Amino acid sequence: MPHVTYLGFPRIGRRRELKRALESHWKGETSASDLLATAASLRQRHWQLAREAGADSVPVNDFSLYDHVLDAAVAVDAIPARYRDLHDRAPLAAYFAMARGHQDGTFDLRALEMTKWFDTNYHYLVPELHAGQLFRARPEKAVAEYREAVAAGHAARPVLLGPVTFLLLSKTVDGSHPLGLLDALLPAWLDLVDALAAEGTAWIQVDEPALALDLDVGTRDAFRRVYDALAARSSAKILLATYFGALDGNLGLAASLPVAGLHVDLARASAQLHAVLDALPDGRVLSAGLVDGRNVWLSDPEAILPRLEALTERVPSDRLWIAPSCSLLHVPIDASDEKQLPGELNQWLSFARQKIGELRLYADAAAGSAEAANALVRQNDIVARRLASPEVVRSAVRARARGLTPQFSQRRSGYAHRAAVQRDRFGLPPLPTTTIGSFPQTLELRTARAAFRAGKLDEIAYDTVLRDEVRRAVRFQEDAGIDVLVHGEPERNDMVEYFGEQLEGYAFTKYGWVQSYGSRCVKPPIIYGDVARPAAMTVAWSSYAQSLTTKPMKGMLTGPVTMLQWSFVRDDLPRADVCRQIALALRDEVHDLERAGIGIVQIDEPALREGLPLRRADWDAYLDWAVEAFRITAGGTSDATQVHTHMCYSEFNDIIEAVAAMDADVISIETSRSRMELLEAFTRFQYPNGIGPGVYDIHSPRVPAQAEMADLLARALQVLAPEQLWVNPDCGLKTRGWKEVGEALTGMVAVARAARERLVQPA
Ligand SMILES: Nc1nc2c(c(=O)[nH]1)N[C@@H](CNc1ccc(C(=O)N[C@@H](CCC(=O)N[C@@H](CCC(=O)N[C@@H](CCC(=O)O)C(=O)O)C(=O)O)C(=O)O)cc1)CN2
Ligand code: MET
Ligand SMILES: [Zn+2]
Repeated sequence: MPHVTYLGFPRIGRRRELKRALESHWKGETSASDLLATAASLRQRHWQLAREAGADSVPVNDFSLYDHVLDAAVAVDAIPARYRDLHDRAPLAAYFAMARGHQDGTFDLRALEMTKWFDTNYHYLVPELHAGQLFRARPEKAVAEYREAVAAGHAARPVLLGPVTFLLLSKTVDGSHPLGLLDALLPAWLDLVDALAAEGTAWIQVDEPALALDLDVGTRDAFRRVYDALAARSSAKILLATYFGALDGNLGLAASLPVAGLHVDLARASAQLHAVLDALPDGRVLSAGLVDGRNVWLSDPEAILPRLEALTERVPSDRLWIAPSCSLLHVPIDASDEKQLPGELNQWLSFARQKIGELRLYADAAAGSAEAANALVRQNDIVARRLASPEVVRSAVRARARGLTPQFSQRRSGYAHRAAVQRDRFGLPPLPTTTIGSFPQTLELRTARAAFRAGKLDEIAYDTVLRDEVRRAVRFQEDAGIDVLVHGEPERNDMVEYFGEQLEGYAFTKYGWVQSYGSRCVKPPIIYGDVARPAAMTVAWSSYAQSLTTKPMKGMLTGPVTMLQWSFVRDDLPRADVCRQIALALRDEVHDLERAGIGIVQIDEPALREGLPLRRADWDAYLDWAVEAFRITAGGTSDATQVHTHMCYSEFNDIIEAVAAMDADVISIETSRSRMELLEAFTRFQYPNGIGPGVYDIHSPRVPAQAEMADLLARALQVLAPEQLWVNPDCGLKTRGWKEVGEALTGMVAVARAARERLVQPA
């Protein structure tokens, strides 16, 4: 019978227990040992849950207190020098300092840079390395978690991030190529393997998702060196795990590496099944990623069973494993918690627990269980009902999408003309200041929303809380001297979920939390049907906020690509089509805002870069429809309406043409953690429109010194024209507290004013 396993499990907990434990520890309310006890009990609970759902073995060391890439760095002692002192005194505090920065009487430490994990909404901390770096094995965490699982009676398999992927995800402070550190890293990494093997583990899972990327010769060679060295040194059985896409041109390489087993993604890349079967040498274990670890739909037995049959025909059953395509980190834990979904939706869904259960059924059916086969017949009916459900088709939406013409994606005039019209309309000073949209989501605000949702606070009272919050944000911005104001987004639980709740075709869960970074989670809404906007979504809030001030109030929307990318998306329609439906719905909102007198509208697209396919061959097709969707949303607006967009964590070098093609009048981007590195692309390309490179790292509770922001602004002024520069934070302020925000934004305005003076009277 095939062996049922999984590559990793969500860490945050069904009710976000880890989030609460982390945040209370950070506030100083609970001790390190309280936090570690919660973490340990979550690990136990999750292994247990997975076993009960049907897993034969469990991964360990997939758990993390903050991030598994940070853990991988710590496991080879790659701790940058600035954290060393703190690390020697308090390793846990230093770990969190690397993740979120640290400010006290003695230390003032910037955090590591944070960026997206492949094409997911999960963020990892970027290991910061330098040429000549020394590495040393620190196997304590992996070993301890392995012992815990074994003591609890589980067949456990430690997970390590593979050294090649680790280096490709890292950056060096001196600009040297991270792969140049392979010789230095390898002995330490092999010591980790040895330490785990010495515990007697049967298998070690080594994750190398980089094998799903386009690889150059040097990287392919690095793979050979690592796995040859590993095979020469250790007899540990290695499951080399690849996911997030097809191996394609790397299949020969992956199949030839001297490891005991290979995991392949057969959800996103089901087409590689036969090529993998042909390439895999005899005697290897094949771990087949049959069910999708990135989406929430119950799998279709009609699609999976033939694949399973092909597998069982070619691979002896003691060498066949079946698993989700990738770690379950990217889906919520348990769909059976959801009792309030429309129609039959709750039957259509499969979260982490259900996915393991599905795999159990497939394995049992393959072994001849009639009961399992019957259950799969029933599952087949459910999936067929979803695919044929009338709830998912809206003829008006389909007709409108068919009627799209190139006209829809045009502004009336080009940027130069629009800029002149807008200069006259708004009369902003040079280096105008603004913020990205959200202001602190305080505990009071979230508590009020929770009470409102629970029916314990009536609508009028909740509305009053929100209006008070808008007034506070407007007053604060006026006092601070900010030029373009925002209403602060207090009415939004999340920038995607909030819109999903108001759009038809979207459903949302009660407990469907997925970790985004550290303690921060999102509840991605579920797109199950055609998307339409029954009524205006933001106009009342923006109008109210505008009524409180004579300064321009910026309307605030989440763009179509981000609405798509940060949702769980139906799999019965191309993503491009779903995105166009969303774009049309948002376009109506833009026009309603314009009609209500809102002169500046920001259409956030922080997920544009993240949605870029992992393989270059697929980029153009994606960028075409993604840029078009943005342009449809912004299209048809008057020249006097200033369209902003915002992106964070974006590596723009490769997509700068597409960013320019969006033709937003102003773009704000995240740049402060990377010290303005991103601007290189904008200068090389001579990006013409307005641009606000963030000067304030809002993902850290640390308040930046004015000198730091001034330095960042000066760097930006070296490479961009002063007429095109805006001054703003990296991203929205919802995760921050009012006190920090007050200090930081007051400082930011002072820095912008000082720079303005220098523009007028150069020194
Ligand atoms: N979808 C999405 N992806 C994104 C971002 C984003 O903003 N949205 N930003 C980037 C960075 N990622 C982020 C992801 C999450 C958060 C974030 O702040 N999340 C909040 C939850 C947001 C939310 O849904 N809040 C709800 C529910 C809040 C809640 O927990 N309420 C309590 C009650 C009050 C309390 O005790 O806090 C409860 O229900 O139990 C609300 O405000 O209504 C959190 O983890 O704390 C920030 C950034 C990239 N990806
Ligand atoms: C992740 S991008 C966030 C943009 C949004 N307008 C905010 O300020 O929160
Ligand atoms: Zn942002």
